[in-house]
Amino acid sequence: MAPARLFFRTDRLVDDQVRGLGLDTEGGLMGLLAGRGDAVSWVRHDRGLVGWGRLLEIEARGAARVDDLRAAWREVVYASWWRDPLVRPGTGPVALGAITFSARSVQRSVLLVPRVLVGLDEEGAWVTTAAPSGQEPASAAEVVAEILARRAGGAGAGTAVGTRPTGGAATGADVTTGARTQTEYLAELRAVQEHMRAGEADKVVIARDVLVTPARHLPTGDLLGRLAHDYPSCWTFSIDGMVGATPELLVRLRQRRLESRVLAGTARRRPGSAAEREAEAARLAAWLEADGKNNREHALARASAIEALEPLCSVVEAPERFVLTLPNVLHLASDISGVVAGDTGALSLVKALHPTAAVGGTPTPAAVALIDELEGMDRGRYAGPVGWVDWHGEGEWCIALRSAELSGPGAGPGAPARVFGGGGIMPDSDPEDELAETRAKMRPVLSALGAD
Ligand SMILES: C=C(O[C@@H]1C=C(C(=O)O)C=C[C@H]1O)C(=O)O
Repeated sequence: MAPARLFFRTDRLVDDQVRGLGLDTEGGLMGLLAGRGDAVSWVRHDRGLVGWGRLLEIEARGAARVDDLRAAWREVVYASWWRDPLVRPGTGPVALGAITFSARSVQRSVLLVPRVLVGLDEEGAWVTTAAPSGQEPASAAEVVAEILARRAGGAGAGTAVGTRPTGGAATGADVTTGARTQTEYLAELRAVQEHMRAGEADKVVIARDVLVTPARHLPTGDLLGRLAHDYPSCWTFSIDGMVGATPELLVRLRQRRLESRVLAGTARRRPGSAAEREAEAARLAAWLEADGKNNREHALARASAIEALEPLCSVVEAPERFVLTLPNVLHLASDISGVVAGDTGALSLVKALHPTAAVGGTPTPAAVALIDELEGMDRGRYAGPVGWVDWHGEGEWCIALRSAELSGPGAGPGAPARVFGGGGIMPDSDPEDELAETRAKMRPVLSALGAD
């Protein structure tokens, strides 16, 4: 099939337009998605990309899915035209993608080109519009007018997350068991530990899901607004029904420089007053830095990322690990950076890195085989790569953690959201602790859905 020929147009937004849209205010970029069901987002610290309207979907399945998406996107770029006076990361032709964790998933992996993509960085704001060739993409002025008209009309149209047809009660969401009950999950963790003690693997990351139906109509854009507000240092993403606020950067490629943030090793925080929580975070950080199991778990994930990157980078630097503090958990974290050799693009790096030991285990083939055998569910795009790629193969990809699938295969209108959480299991892990850790990791999405 001939690749799609698209015409992209990027325009800078002038100061009046930035103010008119509220992009100079806190939460302004995400605010553009309020009330929207067809929201696409990639936002961190109030900066990033938000969009709507699906102009093009490229889908792939199976073991070659990352290569297939990369090749198809390259063909689209070659066949397309664009006008981009800014030439900054995220301007010009951009596709956003969500890729399954496993080659065996029934879910699709996808790259999407939205009709409208609004970007904001430290230097300013822009809008990129796309249209099939032969048609003129909308101008920035037209997009701004469309947004303002929609706001003035109080539009909140669009599909909602798991809306109950009756509207339901305003208090609390419905949470039901996913693939495993909590008791079954504990048994599964013990079974995994048996395999590890038999020498089959050093670390295996096991996850579970719960099904959540919000009590009230909740457009995807509003869910994203809550996540971005509560977890500003995470990447709040929404691509093809996969939503979440993840702290884990798989790879950023910008002007040939690569950055990655490996997280493994976790301490859970408890609710409390601000002062109590601050004191608790300091205590937990000291505990995490000294804890043997968490440090061994982190060392495995860090080493596997460095090993995967070394053949692709001329320099790999990895300063000592540190503690990353988030509102729900603390993690041991390692930042890795390098200079990428040759014309290796972000999607090739994604392929080389995935699945990291932070979401698969060590050694990878044995860990993935145990996940397939014991986990009892299809992860879909959870724990898979999620992010964006531009016209010359640079971009930013995270791991789709702290996330939910709003539109799984066969899910009709009103289907519940599938919320995921997992953790690295070591031979000496305490299963009850690991179960509690998955609850803490689900908390961001659960509370955004009104289930906490
Ligand atoms: C698997 C998840 O998180 C991963 C596992 C971690 C751990 O086991 O300590 C920490 C961060 C993530 O790399 C998840 O959030 O579902």
